[in-house]
Formats: sequence, C-alpha cells, structure tokens
Amino acid sequence: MARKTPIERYRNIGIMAHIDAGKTTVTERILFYTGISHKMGEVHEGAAVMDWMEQEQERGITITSAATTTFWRGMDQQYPETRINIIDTPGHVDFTIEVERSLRVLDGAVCVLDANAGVEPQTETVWRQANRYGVPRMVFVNKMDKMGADFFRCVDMVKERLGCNAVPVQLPIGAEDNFAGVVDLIRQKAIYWNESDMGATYEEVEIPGELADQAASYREALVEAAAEASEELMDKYIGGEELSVEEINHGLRVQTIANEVVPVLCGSAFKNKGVQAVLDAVVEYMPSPVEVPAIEGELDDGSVVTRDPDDEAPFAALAFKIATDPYVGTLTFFRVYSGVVKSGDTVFNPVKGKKERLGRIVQMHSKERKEIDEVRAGDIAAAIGLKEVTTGDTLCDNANRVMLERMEFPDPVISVAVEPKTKSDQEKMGIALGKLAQEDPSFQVRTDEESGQTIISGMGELHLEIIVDRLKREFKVEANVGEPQVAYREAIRKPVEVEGKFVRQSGGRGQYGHVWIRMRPRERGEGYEFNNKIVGGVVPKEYIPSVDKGIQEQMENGVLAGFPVVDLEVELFDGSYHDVDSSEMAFKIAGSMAFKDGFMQGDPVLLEPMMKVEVTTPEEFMGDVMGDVNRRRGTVQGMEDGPAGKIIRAEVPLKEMFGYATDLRSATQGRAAYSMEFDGYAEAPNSIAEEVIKKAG
Ligand SMILES: Nc1nc2c(ncn2[C@@H]2O[C@H](COP(=O)(O)OP(=O)(O)OP(=O)(O)O)[C@@H](O)[C@H]2O)c(=O)[nH]1
Repeated sequence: MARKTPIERYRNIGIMAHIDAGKTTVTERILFYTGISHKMGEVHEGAAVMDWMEQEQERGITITSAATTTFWRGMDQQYPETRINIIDTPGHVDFTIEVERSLRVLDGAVCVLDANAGVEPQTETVWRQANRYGVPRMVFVNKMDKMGADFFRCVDMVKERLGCNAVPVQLPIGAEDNFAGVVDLIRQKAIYWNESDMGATYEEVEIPGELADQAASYREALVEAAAEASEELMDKYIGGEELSVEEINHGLRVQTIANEVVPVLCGSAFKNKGVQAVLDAVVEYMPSPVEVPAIEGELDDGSVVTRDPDDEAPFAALAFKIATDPYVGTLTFFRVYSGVVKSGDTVFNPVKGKKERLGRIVQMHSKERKEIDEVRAGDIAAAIGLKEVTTGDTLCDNANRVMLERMEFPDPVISVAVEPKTKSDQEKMGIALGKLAQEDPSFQVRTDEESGQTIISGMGELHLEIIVDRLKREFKVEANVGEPQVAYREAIRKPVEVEGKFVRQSGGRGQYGHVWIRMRPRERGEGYEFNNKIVGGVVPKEYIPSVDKGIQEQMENGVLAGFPVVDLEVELFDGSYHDVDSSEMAFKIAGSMAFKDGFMQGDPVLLEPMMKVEVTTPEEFMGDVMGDVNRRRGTVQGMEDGPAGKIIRAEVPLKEMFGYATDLRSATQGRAAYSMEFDGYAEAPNSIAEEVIKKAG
C-alpha cells in the first residue's frame, strides 16, 4: 500500500505549557477545527477530549502524553492535506519525565502562554528541556481575552527569560474584553473569527487604521528576520525589494527549523479566536520528519549509524509511552523513524534482547482508536498487547538490528509503603503495580526485605498519589498508604584501601575468597565503576565478576541506613585463592565484606535529594514565603519581578517540601503558586543523618 500523505507533509508536534495556560483547550479546539472532534467539551465540565483518563478529568490536569492524529488543509484550504500528529506533553512538574519522553519523539513544539502570566516557571523548565533536544518551537500567546492580557510583555518575556529570538507574525486587535481578532503581519490582513459558529468561519479585512503604523514596524522586523535565511533573500531585502508572502514564509521556516527564530502568534482558544492560524503556522514553520537530523543508532559491533526517514530503510522505531487501557490492555505508543512495519510483523527489541510479534496496530484519533495495517517512517501509532516493551525501548527489523539512542530516566526520589486492605487485594496489587511500572520508568516497585512491605517510589508526592488513585480506579485495588519517605543515598568522602577475607574450614570442602580493594569517591551523579587491576592471576579471572557482583549487591542495600550507595570507584588490585576451596560464592562474599568495611572507613555520608523550587507570590507575602523557605532549610538563590508578582528561586531539601502545596496556600490565601524539580543529591546535615540512621535501626 502506498503512502497516503507524503512524509514531507507530516508534522509531529507537541504542545507545551505551564499548568493552566490552556494547553488542553487549545488541543481540543485543534481537534474541533480539524473536524475530528465535533463537539467541544469544556475543561471545567470535565469532558475534554484529550483528558481521557478519569482522574485527569477530575483534577483538570493532563497527565499522560497520548498521541493524536489529525489532518489540516489550511484556513483557506491552501495546502495539500497535512497530517498532524499531536503529542500531548503534561504541564505538571512531577511529570517532567513525561515531557522528556515526548520531546524525544516530536519534531517541533507549540508553546502556549497565558497572555497575563507570560513565561511561567514550568514554561522555562520545559523550554530548557526542549533546548536540550534542539526542538524548533513557536509560541501561542493564549487568553488574550483575559484581564491583564498583554501580548507585548509576553514577547519581551520570551526574549528575556527564554533567551530566544521571538518574532511576532501577528499582532492582537484589542485585548481583554475588547480582544477582537489578529493582524496577520505577513499577509497584511486583519482576521476576525465569527462568534456564531464557534470561530469556524472568519472575516478577512483591511488592517484597522490605528494599528497600521505598529503593524508596519513589526512587519519590517519580521521580514528582516526571514531574510536572514539566505543570501538571496538578504540581497533582495537590502536592495529594497518587496519579499513575497511565500518568500517570507520560506525564510521564517528555514530560520525556525534552525532554531534561530521563534514565531509568535496570539489568540484566545476559549473564545475560539486564532487557533486555525496556529495550525497554519504549524504547517508553515514546523519541520517535517525529513527536515530534522536523522536519528542515530548503534549496531551490535558498537558502530554508529543513522536511520533515515525513508520507507525503504530498515524498520526502526522508539517506544515512548506505554498506557494500560481497561478495554484493550497494554498500548505501546511508538514513533517510526525509518522503514515500514505491518501488523503481524515480528520485531526485535535490542534493549530486552527479545523478539515480539506486533498484533493489532491502532492510531489514536483522540478518544477513538482506528485500527490500521501498517505504519510508515515519520508516523506515530500504538501497538496493542506488547508484553516485554518498556518506555524508551527500540523496536527494529529483526534482520537489521539497531539500538536507537536511549532515553534517560532519573531515579525516583520519594517513596511510600502501600499495603493492600484485604488479602484478596494482595495479588491484584502486585500485578497492577507491575503494569504501572512498565508504563512509567520513573516509577519503581520493590519489597522491603526486612518488613516485607511493598514500597513504591516516584518523582514527587503527586506522582505517587496518582499511582495510588489509579490502583483504586483502574485495578480496583484498595490500599493503605504510609507516610512519604525520602529516597536518600549513601556515599563515601575519602579514599580507602581495604581487605576482605572469607574463609571457612569445616570437615569437607571449605570456602576461600580473599581480595584487596581501593575505594574512591566520585563526583555526584558519576555512578559506579569497577576496575580490575589484578596481575599475575592472584585472583583467578573467573572469580573477578563475582567480586564486582558482591560489591554491587551490597551497594544496593546500603550500609548506613539501607539506602543505595552511589558515586564510587572500586579497584580490585590484590588477593589470593585456594585451589580447592575457592568459589564464585566465596569471592562474592569477600568482595561484599571488603566493601562494607571500606565504606565505614571512608568517611561515609548520607545524601538527600534537593529540589529546585520556584515560587510566584504577590509582593505582600514575600517576607512570609522567604521566611518559610529558610525554615525548610532552603537557600534563596534569586528573586525577580514577574507579571504575577515576585518570583523567588530557591533550593530546598525534598524532605522539607512535604505538604508544601497546602502550607503555601494557607500562608498566601491561595495567591501564590510554585513549581519544583529534582536538582541533585547533596550531603544531609548531621542532625538529619542521625535521625534517618536511627530510624533505620
Ligand atoms: N479567558 C480564557 N481562559 C482560557 C483560555 N484558554 C483556556 N482557558 C481556561 O483556562 C483554564 C485552564 O485551561 P486548560 O486548557 O485546562 O489548561 P492546561 O494548560 O491544559 O492545563 P493543565 O492540563 O493543567 O496543564 C480553563 O479553565 C480554561 O477554560 C482563553 O483563551 N481565555
């Protein structure tokens, strides 16, 4: 079967925003105007099309990043059919991991701002993440109808706080209650959407006289920005020639894809103004899969290759999202980078080292699934029923194996004990948690060896709350939840040289393992490294991996208070063996004994997770907020004025952030907002360490 839409007409885009900027509303309107969603559900009525998980509706926030396919031919039907895959990116801080993995598979992003609030903390976080992946972006200044809406201040904030070359391609006509439409600076028209049909139709007229000068000067700036794209355009521009609409759009497209320009549009999704123009801009300025650098992958022999966006190339795809659906089971969302895959094909997963057969393949058109036979390079779809695939895995042609760049997931920083309410819940809970962990690599489940309790760990309080909520709703498991616990780490601060000797002599065959190791602290985040420096076979080769294994197992279990040991280099440099009594087991124990001793001699320390916290508060509460940050052992790192009040940036230990949402609300009459993000591990003060160690017994 041939490709219906040529790959050049694909757009894989994400919509990113701070919470409440209107991402869900914008997405819904897109689906409405593209004809997929025939009925608009308002967010506050809980019927939003994208918010298809129950608790998302209740909380009014979007948690999962589903992918939705839609088609657009332009406001004026001026384009050939363009296939737009919208990858939903969540706005809440606890889900930055979801943002990361959607950024990984999209080619461009629309950043939605609240015209009153402008650039908010989470906008910045997501923007930085997008910088890391080099994702081309455009900005939609939404809520132009809202009190305090200010387009020009938003543009300045985008320039200053996000440090990019924001170029308005529209100007608003009026603001707040008087927001009426937009000036299209490229086509030099004023556009007014009709209210009678929810903005489905519009009028195009001359630019109002009072805006003419402003429009002319903004147009000049935009034409200049477009001209930068090539010498040819620049020569024409400098020579005083008019650039055509096509030339301007082409120039902006080149510059946007090169991350040199960020086009800025405006409107009000809620009032049905401006959304179709956003879709036109997606077609005009966002890249197709063939306009972004081809993805790289590693072959078995370690050599690096690219997988080009071409149907003829071997199949390679990345699984970026696993969702558990109550009706069909596991849905694995994947982005195809190269080649074609059909339902029924067997694919290889190099991460798991396993082959799996693709059963049914579906494409998500919002709530509705459409079953499809094949997926081609550049497209996004979901496979039903894959068992072994987890987020971030590669799926590829079995005869042309390749491992695409892996996604990195941070370790969870917070955990709680969950206990099933009844015996019959016990087994169900195990299965449910297993499924949830498969969906979400930043969520982990383990059993505490001593207490036998099930411990779940994640990226924040809300993250775990939602997991427990899903247990109840989707899996009908009732569970009691303990107090949230911080995921500490342990480390040494000074290099040591230690011996580990395990000798047992009894009647028959004894045990003999003997090692000397050097342990050195490494920088935070550098992890573990094992080096074998044995010469002359004093420890036989076959026992060396056992030493490493013994150390790693002990590291997992910790020494001070049962938390994993991190950032350590171990060098095995001496030891001895016995012809009869030595075994892998004996060397494993010797390794773990040496490690434990060395750890205690190495000036051990407890590490605690630190959070980067940003609070926006009206000025009158600033003193209270700062005082509170100090009481929480936080350090204020900066302060600035924002449109919604003072912005305080601080670093605070996660332990002290429990319950912060409630405390902040009551201290500021609900007028402050905050966001937080994991920053790294730092040494915990002695008083805290002692408390934690004592508790661990
Ligand atoms: N005045 C006005 N309100 C809007 C506009 N767009 C969205 N809203 C409202 O703003 C609120 C938040 O909108 P959402 O679309 O849920 O925002 P979101 O960014 O998806 O929020 P999260 O899913 O929580 O990240 C809702 O009450 C919307 O009705 C707009 O253009 N103007």
